[in-house]
Amino acid sequence: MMGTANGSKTPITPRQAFSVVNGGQDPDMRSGPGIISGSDCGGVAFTREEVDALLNMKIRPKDKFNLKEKCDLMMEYIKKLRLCVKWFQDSEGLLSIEHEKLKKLFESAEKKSNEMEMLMNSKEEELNAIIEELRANYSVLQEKFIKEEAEKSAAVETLMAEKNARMTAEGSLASLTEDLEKAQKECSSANQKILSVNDMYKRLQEYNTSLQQYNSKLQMELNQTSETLSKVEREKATLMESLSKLRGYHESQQDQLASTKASLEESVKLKEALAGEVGCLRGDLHQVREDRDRQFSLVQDLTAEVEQYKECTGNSAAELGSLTARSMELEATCSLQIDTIKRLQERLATAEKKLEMTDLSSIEAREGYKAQKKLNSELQIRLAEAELKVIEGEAFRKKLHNTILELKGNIRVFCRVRPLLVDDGVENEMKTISFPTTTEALGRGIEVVQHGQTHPFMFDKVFMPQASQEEVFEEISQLVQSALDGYKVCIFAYGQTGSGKTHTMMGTPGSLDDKGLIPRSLEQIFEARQKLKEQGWKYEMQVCSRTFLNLFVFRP
Ligand SMILES: Nc1ncnc2c1ncn2[C@@H]1O[C@H](COP(=O)(O)OP(=O)(O)OP(=O)(O)O)[C@@H](O)[C@H]1O
Repeated sequence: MMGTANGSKTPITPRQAFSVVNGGQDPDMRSGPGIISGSDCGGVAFTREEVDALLNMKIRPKDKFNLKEKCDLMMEYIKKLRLCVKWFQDSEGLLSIEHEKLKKLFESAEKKSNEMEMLMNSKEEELNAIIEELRANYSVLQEKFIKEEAEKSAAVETLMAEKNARMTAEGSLASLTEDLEKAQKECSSANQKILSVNDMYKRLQEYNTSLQQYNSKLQMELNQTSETLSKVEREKATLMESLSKLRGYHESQQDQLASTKASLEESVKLKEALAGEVGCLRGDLHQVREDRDRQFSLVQDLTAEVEQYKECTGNSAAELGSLTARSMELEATCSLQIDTIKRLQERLATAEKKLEMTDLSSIEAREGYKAQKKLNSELQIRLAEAELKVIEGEAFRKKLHNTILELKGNIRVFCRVRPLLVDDGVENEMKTISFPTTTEALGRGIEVVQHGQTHPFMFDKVFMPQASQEEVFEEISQLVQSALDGYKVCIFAYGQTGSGKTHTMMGTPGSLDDKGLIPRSLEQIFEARQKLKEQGWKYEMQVCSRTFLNLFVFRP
């Protein structure tokens, strides 16, 4: 295709399509090529296909023998060819111009490219130098790399070796760790065991000390309780004494009160009588006063009459005298009556004083009676409290006593070694028995030698041959007390014939010092019975056989 070259500076005339030039007709060979009017073909452009079509076009007239038509077609074809040639020439010119231009452009471009090439060459040289340098560096680096690679491989090898060693070490470490863990576990379990054993030991020690403390505390409390008990008993005795005194005093006070009451009643009666008398006396006094007044008025009348008489008639002196005597008599009776009135008043005053005194004494007696009654009730309350305290103390003592016995052991076995008797006839017998003196076995251990072999025995207590009956009973008396407190107790002796069972239990008849456990226990029981009877306890005893004694204890 022919046309303007892109990038060309020369303007190219716009090309018209050959078909347009051809009048829109297809250059068909049958119809013949398009006729171009005139020789000027300016502005007409041909494509390669159109040129090829024009060159290959064959003139075929409709009528083979119509030369004119054939000539016209040929002319038209020639015109077209001319036009094409013209176009070709124009195009060629344009192309040559363009070629020139392009050539110039090419030259300048070549120049530029040469410059560029030179530049490139210089750059290439530079680059080559750099490349050389880089190559040198590369070789150095490669050497280094090789070295490092060698080192790395060596390091890898060593690493592998180390890894292997590490693996083996880890394996051994794991096994060691396992062993260590096991050992640690064992150690911790052993430690725990030690700790637990230590703890247990400590606890046992603490328990032991606490038991000892508790025991000593109980002992102290027992002592304190027995002290308080004795105190309370003493107090009770004093209270009882004071109560009996108070009772006596109360009775005397009641007697006094009765006598006071009787005297009060008498006084009341006397008072009433005196009041009656006073009333009578008052009536009398009133009457006497009225009489006196009347007498006085009479005297006055008489005096007036006398005066009248004196004034008016001057009657006889005898009459006057008699009248004077009468008035004198009347005056005397009047003064006598005044005296009696005075006396009666005095008697009344004394009677009233007596009455007041009696009232006061009766009030005092009543107050004393009330105070006595109050004191009595207070004393009774105190007595009841003291009795309650005694009962509580007794119960507490019993509890403590039996706790001590329980701590000592509910079942206790004592061993009593009988002294050698004359009848035994064996002098070296005692050599077969010995008493160990270690702190643990002291007073509790016994060793018997038989066929040269020593057999040790431990008891709650061992009584030496020289131990007296009293010493043995001291241990037993606590159990008797326990039986008295209402607990079940059984004491029995066993041993071979002639070992001293009867001696221990019954003692020697007729000898007070050699009394056995049974008579001593009975004495204790009877004493306690007598003592506690006052507190309201009741004991009943039954002897079932020679060796059995039933003791029934009842609460108050
Ligand atoms: N502790 C002692 N002190 C002094 N004499 C004792 C002692 N114990 C026992 N006897 C005397 O030993 C003798 C035998 O004692 P006892 O009769 O008590 O033994 P027993 O064990 O009761 O014998 P049996 O089983 O045959 O009845 C008696 O003569 C007794 O007085």
